[in-house]
Formats: sequence, C-alpha cells, structure tokens
Amino acid sequence: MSDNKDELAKLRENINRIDSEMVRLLNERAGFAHKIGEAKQGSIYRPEREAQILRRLSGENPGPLAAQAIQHIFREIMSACLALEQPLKIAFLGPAGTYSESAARKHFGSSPSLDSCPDIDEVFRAVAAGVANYGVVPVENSTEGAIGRTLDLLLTSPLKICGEINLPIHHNLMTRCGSIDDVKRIYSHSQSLGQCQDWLNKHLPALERIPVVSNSEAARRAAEEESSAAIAGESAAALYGLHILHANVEDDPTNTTRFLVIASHDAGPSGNDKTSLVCSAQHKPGAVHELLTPLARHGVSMTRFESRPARGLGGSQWEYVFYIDLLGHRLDASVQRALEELHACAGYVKELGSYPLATA
Ligand SMILES: O=C(O)C(=O)C[C@]1(C(=O)O)C=C[C@@H](O)C=C1
Repeated sequence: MSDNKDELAKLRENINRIDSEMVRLLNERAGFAHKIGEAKQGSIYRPEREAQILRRLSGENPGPLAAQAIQHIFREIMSACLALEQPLKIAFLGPAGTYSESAARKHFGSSPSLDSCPDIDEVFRAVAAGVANYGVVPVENSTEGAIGRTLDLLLTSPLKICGEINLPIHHNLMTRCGSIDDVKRIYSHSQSLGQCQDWLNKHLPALERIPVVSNSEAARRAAEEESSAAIAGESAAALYGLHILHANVEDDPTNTTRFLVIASHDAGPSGNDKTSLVCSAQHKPGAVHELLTPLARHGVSMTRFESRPARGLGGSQWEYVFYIDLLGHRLDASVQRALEELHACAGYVKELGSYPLATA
C-alpha cells in the first residue's frame, strides 16, 4: 500500500503545530507550579490537589482518549512539575521489578528516585528517618487478604497514611528458554502462589511450588536455572530477560492489590477521601457493636473492618485490635463527630490518616 504523501504531510503538520503549542503550555504550567511552590509552606507535594486534578480532567474528558490515558499523562506532567520544586525519594518494598515498584510509579510518576527496601519494616524505617520522603507498602490483596506486617507496623509507627493505590495484579508464568518441558519447579512469592493455585492445580499439578521472598527474586532464580519457572509480573520478566509462556494465570481476573503511601503527615481534604484508624474494644458484651454505632449515627460509611492480634500494643493473648477504613476526611464534620464519640467509647483509638481515594 503506498502512502498518500501530501495528505500525510498535511496531517503531520497539524500534529507538529499542536505538539509545539503543548510544549509551550507545559512550560507555562511549570512556571505556575513553581510560583505555587514558592508561596507554599511545608511540603510541596499535595496528594489531595493531585487527586482533584486527575478526577476533574478525567470527568471533563470527551474522548476518544480513555480517561485512564488522560490520568496517566497528567500524572506524569504533575510528577515533572513537582520534580522542579522538590525532587522526591520514595521507599518501596523491593527489589526492582516488583508490583510495589509499579504501584510507586503509578502514584508518583517517573520523576522521583525510588529506594528499594528489602522488607516492609525497612520502608517504614526509611520514611521515619527522613531517608525517603514517602513510602509505598502493600496492605491487602483482593484474593489473599491483609498484609499483616503492614497492619502491625501501622499500629506502632508514628507515620501517617497520605494515599492509597489500587494496582490490578496480573501474574505470568515465565521461563528462561521459553518452554515448560524441562521445568521441575516454580518459584513465586507465597501470596502469588496462593493467587494462582487453581490455575496451577489444573495446568501444572506435578510441579513443585517454592515460595520465595518476592516475585522479582523468583524471576531472578528462573533466569539462572534452566529447570525452573517463575510466576511474576511483566516488569520482572523484562528485567531478567524471561519469556512469558502464559499471561494472566491469576485465578481471579479482577485480582487487585491495595498499597498505602506513608509519610510524616496525612493528606488534606480532596472532597472524596478515606480515613483509616485502628482501635480496640473494651472487654464487655456488645463492645464491638458499640465501636460501630458512632459511624452509623453520623452516616459515615465503613469500607473495611479487619481484626488482628494486638501484638504491637503488648496486649495479652487473644486480645484484638480492629482496623477500620471509613469514607470521608477526618476534618469533615460528620467524620469528626463520629471520631469524637469513638474516642469516648473505645479502649484505644489511633487515627492512621485521611487521604484521597485511589484514582483508577
Ligand atoms: O497545586 C499545587 O499545590 C502544586 O504544587 C502544583 C502541582 C501541579 O503540578 O499541579 C504540583 C505538585 C503538587 O503535588 C500538586 C499540584
């Protein structure tokens, strides 16, 4: 097929004109972001403002570009504008190539430098010590449930939650040579093995499943051992030069992991927020019911209720704390009133922070 050269040249002129105009506008935008940065006190990064911008623009978007594409582009624009004012360092649960890294990039764009930490404790430590400005840690998976270590550390850490990230998780079966024929074992993180167990039982029941510290470590091992496969994300396959034999081997196609962004402070109100808290009930009949009554009385919706042994509080055996996520910001009048009543009736309450709901 031969191109109609005149037609193409004319159409491309339009794109050139628009691109040049966009570069001019982007720099004009960066100039205003700079002025805002100078006028601000405290942290330059404002998750609530970023969430408002992303919501507004995807709501106004007439298409044909998808709302998600608009969000992605503007995430990068804000990331670049912010980097001019305050280069950020983000600690995440490493190593490179893990879903936590993808979550950090999804939330902060490609401008910040990422600091890979060997475990969740280290992410908390890096942020608390000021080595990193923010941290990204997994908190729950839609198939496998809560990440206990993150919940335990939230209980005792002085850090606050300033954001959440929902990352759809797609697992892939990968090998070095591109074949499964000589493979004897499959490496992956225990959570990922759990998320793919039906698929593995059906298609590869004879292969040994070996849990390792991360999916990225699984891919690293599979890259070294001819007779091993890994279950991991696309970025780990790319990082270690592995071939994806089967994509999307997770049992639930809507499999999603929720991550939290932790910092020395929480976020301001964005108009569509969540508040996380942890509390304990007094030892008396109906105490848990009493915890929830203030929320119902003030019309506050709860999106999560999770119990955990009260390890970090030094409680005795079989004592539990309750992790509650509710809709609204702690400064919203109804949430504020519900929290005041909760403080009065619960044995212990710690507000973990208010933050904008995850954008798509
Ligand atoms: O509005 C602000 O507070 C800004 O600093 C500007 C801006 C942006 O690029 O739009 C940049 C960084 C903040 O995290 C939020 C928004």
